[in-house]
Amino acid sequence: MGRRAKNKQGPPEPLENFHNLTEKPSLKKLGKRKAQDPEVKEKRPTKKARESDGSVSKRRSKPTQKEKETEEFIGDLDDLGADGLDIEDDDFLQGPVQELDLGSGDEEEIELAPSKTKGKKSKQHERPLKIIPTGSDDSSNSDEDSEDEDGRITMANMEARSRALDEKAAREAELDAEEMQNAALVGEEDGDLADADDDEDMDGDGDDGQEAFHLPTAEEREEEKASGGPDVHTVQRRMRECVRALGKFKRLAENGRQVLFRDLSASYTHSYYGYNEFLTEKLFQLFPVAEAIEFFEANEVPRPVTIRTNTLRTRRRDLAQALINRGVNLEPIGKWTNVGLQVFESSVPIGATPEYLAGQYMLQAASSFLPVIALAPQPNERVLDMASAPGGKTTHMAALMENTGVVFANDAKKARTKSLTANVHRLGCKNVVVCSYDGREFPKVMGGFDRVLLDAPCSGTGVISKDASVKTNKSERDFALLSHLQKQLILCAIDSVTPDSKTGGYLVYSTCSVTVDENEAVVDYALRKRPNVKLVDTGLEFGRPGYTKYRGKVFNEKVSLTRRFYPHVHNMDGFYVAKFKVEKRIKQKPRDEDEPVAIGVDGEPIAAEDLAFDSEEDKKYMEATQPKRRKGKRSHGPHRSKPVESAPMAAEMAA
Ligand SMILES: C[S@@+](CC[C@H](N)C(=O)[O-])C[C@H]1O[C@@H](n2cnc3c(N)ncnc32)[C@H](O)[C@@H]1O
Repeated sequence: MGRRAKNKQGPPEPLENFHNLTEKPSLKKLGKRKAQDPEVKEKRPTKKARESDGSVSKRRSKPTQKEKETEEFIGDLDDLGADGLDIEDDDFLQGPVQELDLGSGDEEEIELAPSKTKGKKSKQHERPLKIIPTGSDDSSNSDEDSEDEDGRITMANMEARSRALDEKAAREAELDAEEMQNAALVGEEDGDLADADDDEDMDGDGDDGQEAFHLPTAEEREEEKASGGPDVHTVQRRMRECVRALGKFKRLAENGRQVLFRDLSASYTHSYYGYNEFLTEKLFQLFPVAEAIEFFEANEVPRPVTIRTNTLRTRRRDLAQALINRGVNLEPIGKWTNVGLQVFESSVPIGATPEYLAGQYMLQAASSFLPVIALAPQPNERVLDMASAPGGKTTHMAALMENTGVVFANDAKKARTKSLTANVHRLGCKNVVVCSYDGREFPKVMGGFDRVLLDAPCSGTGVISKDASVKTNKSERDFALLSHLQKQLILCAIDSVTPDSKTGGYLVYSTCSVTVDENEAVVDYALRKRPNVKLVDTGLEFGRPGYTKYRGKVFNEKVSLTRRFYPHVHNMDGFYVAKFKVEKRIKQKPRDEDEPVAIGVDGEPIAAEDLAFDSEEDKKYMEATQPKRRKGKRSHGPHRSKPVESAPMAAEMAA
């Protein structure tokens, strides 16, 4: 069981403009508070939408001030090209909160309250001071500072202000002490290297009078195990020491003991953050150790609350003004979206305002805007959203298409189409047709689409801050099955796009997972199985390039055009986006006259090898799915197909 508790829910950090996003976090960040970034500080909401105590009544009692602030804010929106009539290419819906059935009481889920973890309960109280600061911590500090500097002190707020300052000073003193301690532990001087390399006695505390630290011997570990395991402080300190030692090993020649320390880090991380061993290992394979810890740490903090303006109903500036008037403290997300707003605090439930009920916005994670921005559906097109419930991205697409053309919003789980339909109605989307097929039945049931979005069912490793159950409930088999399902779906999605489209011919594949098996491996598979598709630039302004090499596997070099997003780097849910252009297939005759021929949407036969999952790589997945297949016959036609059970809630929530 993990001892790492959920973090206290401070105000989420703003989504920044992502400078230096490709930089890897430095090991020095571990154990040291990062210096405040003045640019970041400038971007924080200060006096604009944020009166010192944030109360609605205060805002209302000072209309002149409020008007001034609103004007200033609206000015900012204009700077960002926020005029609703100037819709460019981004939008939309999402999230666990979107999964509301009107009148079913789900609205509660949409309140501004910070994201709740649905898995284990928080044990924050058990956790000592934070040792590994993340970007979020850093930014929330600068946030507080800017508020202090810019907020006005009045008679009404003076007492609260003074209390807040005292608390802040105490907190900073605590952090300073911690920082000094950590700086000693990080031991930046090269002289410390010998300590790490000599024996297991890593005297990181040096001569500062603190107790020397050493990792336990095998016998000591056995003893500890027998007596219930080490306490959380010990685990935390050992984890830090292992990461520190690994940082040193990196600068030295490859050392057998590096493996030992890596394993130890993984083992301590596993017990500290509560991931199962399999997932801990998987994530350690994905990131350098220090970065893996940053990732784990970021997953303990909720992501910012964000909303997407529904441009079918309003303009962002008008929505922002209406919400500010209700006591909502918000600000545009960033230059990359002209419809997104980040909510910092609110005195009203953000999922139950009149504007929400009138369909003027969707509560939607910022990461969910990305695949729709990449797909960029155009007015009058025919578009398929292959796995669409609860409809965040569907409604975003409908708005970008200005309620013209048609969006087929499909989801295999019929029950989930209820919330999808409710959202479609609430947001006033008139160009959406809801249907429920297994995505693998496309293009047989329908084809000829200008654009297709496959926001695939996935493991949800990008949304652990929303659903901590992902830490423990995913096994190797789950990943294998999901990856196989994703491979099947992506081929069907490709075949559903018409290469003859005059305006489009694109597919976007996305997941809210960070694992390579569900992302690059699926994309690479599609490129191999469908020679008529190629990867193109996503058009997204930020995000790390997809892996082209991973643990001995070499993917198509164009996979670097795909984009990865991370909570610890971008302060948004972990996400992956790939964009394909679908071109005409090369004609192929069937090998055998008697062999049934599948016909593609262009009327041409599809080569048998293109349809089959017969490679060595697929065998194990096929075997793994055998028992399920035997249970029920595959069905055809509307509403008869069985939903795929492996689609996890976390993935659904990420929408
Ligand atoms: C990540 S969620 C989609 C979120 C959605 N795109 C949004 O933005 O609101 C994945 C969805 O895939 C659906 N699903 C699972 N297996 C499927 C399949 N074989 N065919 C179609 N949909 C499937 C799940 O029911 C789930 O709603």
